[in-house]
Amino acid sequence: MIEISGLTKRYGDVVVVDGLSFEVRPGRVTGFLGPNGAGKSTTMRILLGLARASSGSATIDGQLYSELREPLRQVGALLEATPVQRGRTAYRHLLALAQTHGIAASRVEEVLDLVGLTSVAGRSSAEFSLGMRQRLGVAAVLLGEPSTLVLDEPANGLDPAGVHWLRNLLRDQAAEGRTVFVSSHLISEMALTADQLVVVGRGRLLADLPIAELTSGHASLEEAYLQLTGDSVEFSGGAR
Ligand SMILES: Nc1ncnc2c1ncn2[C@@H]1O[C@H](COP(=O)(O)OP(=O)(O)OP(=O)(O)O)[C@@H](O)[C@H]1O
Repeated sequence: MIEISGLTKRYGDVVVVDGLSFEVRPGRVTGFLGPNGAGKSTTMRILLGLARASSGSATIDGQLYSELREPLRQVGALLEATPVQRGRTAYRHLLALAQTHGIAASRVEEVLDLVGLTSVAGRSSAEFSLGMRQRLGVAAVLLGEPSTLVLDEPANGLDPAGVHWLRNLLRDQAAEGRTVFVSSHLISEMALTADQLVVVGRGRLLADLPIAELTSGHASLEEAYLQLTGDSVEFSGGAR
């Protein structure tokens, strides 16, 4: 379980996460939504020990990321632009990760198969398309069979078949009892993937509800979301 408690992050005088509290429970997919700049990535980066909270806490199974004894086995994380060592093949990249975390080499082939990259496993990841890099990132997430998955915009760059594949994968992972926390801007996709939605705006919690409750009384989840976040949008174009 993920617990975000009174989390605040300031950069100088600017508060980008503002007293955020919510829980992400196992056994379901929780979507993390909010306008550009709402603080989603910052929250995930703090959760993964990549940024420091100004106050409050973000824990995984009751521990800070830095306290986890076997991080790759406990948490699988995919952040935007997860770096892959240049020039390494997909197989070598995953094998290096497995070897440094006490994971059997046979698991590398399993995850390559799970993400559909077996046929290009010997190719340098520097030649990969955006969608292929995302799949490789997901392979790394799954490598240690972690009980918690944290994914920032995982559908980024995936083609429609890839989005469909990712949806089923996340739902399967949740059905197996894992905690799945995923940020996305694709509202219609989240409607199909997530069970629960946490919506933030300007660093604050706007909603933490099952999809059906959030959508209730609205024509669609998109309409419910736009109404909820209408006052929190910082960057908007002219046309509506
Ligand atoms: N290292 C940093 N220094 C200063 N400001 C930062 C830093 N990282 C993020 N911010 C600011 O924090 C705010 C929240 O950014 P964040 O990336 O968390 O939002 P987001 O909800 O993930 O947005 P998006 O949907 O556009 O990815 C933004 O205003 C951003 O400019």
